[in-house]
Amino acid sequence: MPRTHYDLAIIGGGSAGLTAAHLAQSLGANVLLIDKESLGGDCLHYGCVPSKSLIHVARVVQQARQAAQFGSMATYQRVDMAKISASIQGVIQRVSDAEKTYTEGVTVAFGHASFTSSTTLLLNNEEEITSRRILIATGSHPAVPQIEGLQTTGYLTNEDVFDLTALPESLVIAGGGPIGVELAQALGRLGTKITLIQGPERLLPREDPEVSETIAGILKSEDIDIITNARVVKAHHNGTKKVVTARQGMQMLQFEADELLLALGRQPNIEEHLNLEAAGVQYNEKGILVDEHLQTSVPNIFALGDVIGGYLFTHVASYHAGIAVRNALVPLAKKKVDYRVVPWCTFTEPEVARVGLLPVEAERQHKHVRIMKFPWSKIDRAQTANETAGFIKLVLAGNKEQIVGAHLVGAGAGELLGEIALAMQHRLTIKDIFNTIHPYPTMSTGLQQATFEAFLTGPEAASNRKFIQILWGKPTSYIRNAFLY
Ligand SMILES: Cc1cc2nc3c(=O)[nH]c(=O)nc-3n(C[C@H](O)[C@H](O)[C@H](O)COP(=O)(O)OP(=O)(O)OC[C@H]3O[C@@H](n4cnc5c(N)ncnc54)[C@H](O)[C@@H]3O)c2cc1C
Ligand SMILES: NC(=O)c1ccc[n+]([C@@H]2O[C@H](COP(=O)([O-])OP(=O)(O)OC[C@H]3O[C@@H](n4cnc5c(N)ncnc54)[C@H](O)[C@@H]3O)[C@@H](O)[C@H]2O)c1
Repeated sequence: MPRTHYDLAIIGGGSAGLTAAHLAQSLGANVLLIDKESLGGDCLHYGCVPSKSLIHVARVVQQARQAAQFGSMATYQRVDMAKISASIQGVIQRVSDAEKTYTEGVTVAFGHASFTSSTTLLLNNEEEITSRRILIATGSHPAVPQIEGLQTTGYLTNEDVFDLTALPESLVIAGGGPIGVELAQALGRLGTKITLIQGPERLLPREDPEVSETIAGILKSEDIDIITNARVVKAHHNGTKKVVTARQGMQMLQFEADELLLALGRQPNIEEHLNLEAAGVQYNEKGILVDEHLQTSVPNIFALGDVIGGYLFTHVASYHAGIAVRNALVPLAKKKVDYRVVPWCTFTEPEVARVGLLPVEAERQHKHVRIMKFPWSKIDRAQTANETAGFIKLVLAGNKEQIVGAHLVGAGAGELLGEIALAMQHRLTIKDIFNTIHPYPTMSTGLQQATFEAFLTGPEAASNRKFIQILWGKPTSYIRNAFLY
């Protein structure tokens, strides 16, 4: 059997594995990247890229539907789902082409890799690979819980919903996390009647409750039925229809639709043939166990991305890649993961954007917590675009009132999040943000306005006002804004 040696072998060519391969190769390592099917992973084929493409089409359709209120006489027609799916595949192809630079200088192999020891892999049962360091970046797949009748009834997941060639007239979506909520709005806008069934008491339960409430209100206004506190427990056929039973307290509710889509969370890809046992890599049902250096129970093997659970995002998978490659190649100067500033967005319209602590978490961890809420409608650009729904909520803590959390709902809110993340990462103050000139009129001026409002209502401005009153002997309102900063 042929035997090949590498400095670094990476199993899984998605967001984590591709970034890691690119980085390690650029540092001069001899790298092998193995994927069981194709490069790009969930994000490219069944996740971020197709979902954001579908959301874009749905937004265009919605804008056409609403155009009459601005005097445009465009009439809304039904959509051609086959054409939409084809255009999504076109986007995937273009992003995939752009990603080809990630594998320049990297040896890429397709097929199954199995551990035979902590430093050897068997590739497709025909080639032995030895590598001093190995990264596992095999990602995750949709969770499909044991629900009575589910397998015989049939269902969609994110792995097939972007290939639909005909739009179902009605759809039950099980799960009100980011996948359920994003797809509910997008498919609803294209013309499907949506019923969204969510186990917990609110949608997007990881977000601030006011965020969940705002998004639920917007979805309801778009004629989406939302059933909360209800767990899907059963599914069966009624002719060509699918009937879903959900338990809500003592009640059993039934919903009939053409299709059922599951968006019930994720499970790590740690399938049997990887043979993690042969290497001694430990894992549980949430994923491969790693320490703060992303090192597994076997010192020369690291794991990263969705397969370790936790923050299931492409940008976190890429962040992990930097840490894992460094720790694998330069073990004497290992770096720890730092999750203090992890931003994420949910791409509803308006968007949801979050970084850092929820108010309740901040109360537990800090003294002097203050919440500042600024309405999106006060942003001039939001008024000109007729996109006024939402808010910016800043969680400020400590005597210096540092931002320890931010929760946004608003048109393009995700675009503002990078600036907040940068400020938090480098422990900048709200003054640093509003003293930076922001281009007008953009949505980003909202952040400048919100931080200025936070300052004006905060302790530093209050003591400045006292000082100026003494100095000038004037009522504070007279000179209020001029000398504060
Ligand atoms: C519908 C949806 C929308 C999403 N939207 C966003 C978003 O907007 N923003 C965001 O940040 N995140 C989003 N995510 C999450 C994001 O897709 C994942 O966090 C990201 O893909 C994780 O990257 P990864 O490299 O860990 O795994 P993946 O990208 O899934 O890559 C894993 C790779 O490993 C391969 N593999 C698996 N098992 C083996 C094996 N045994 N041997 C060899 N190869 C194997 C797979 O073929 C795959 O190519 C979304 C997810 C979904 C499902
Ligand atoms: N914009 C983004 O960044 C984005 C978009 C989509 C997905 N993702 C990632 O993908 C991951 C998975 O998303 P998801 O929405 O599938 O999972 P999720 O775990 O966030 O949400 C699933 C929801 O379904 C509920 N649920 C579970 N069983 C149920 C049942 N039987 N009946 C009714 N409800 C039930 C859960 O309580 C949960 O609230 C997320 O954690 C996220 O990190 C990110």
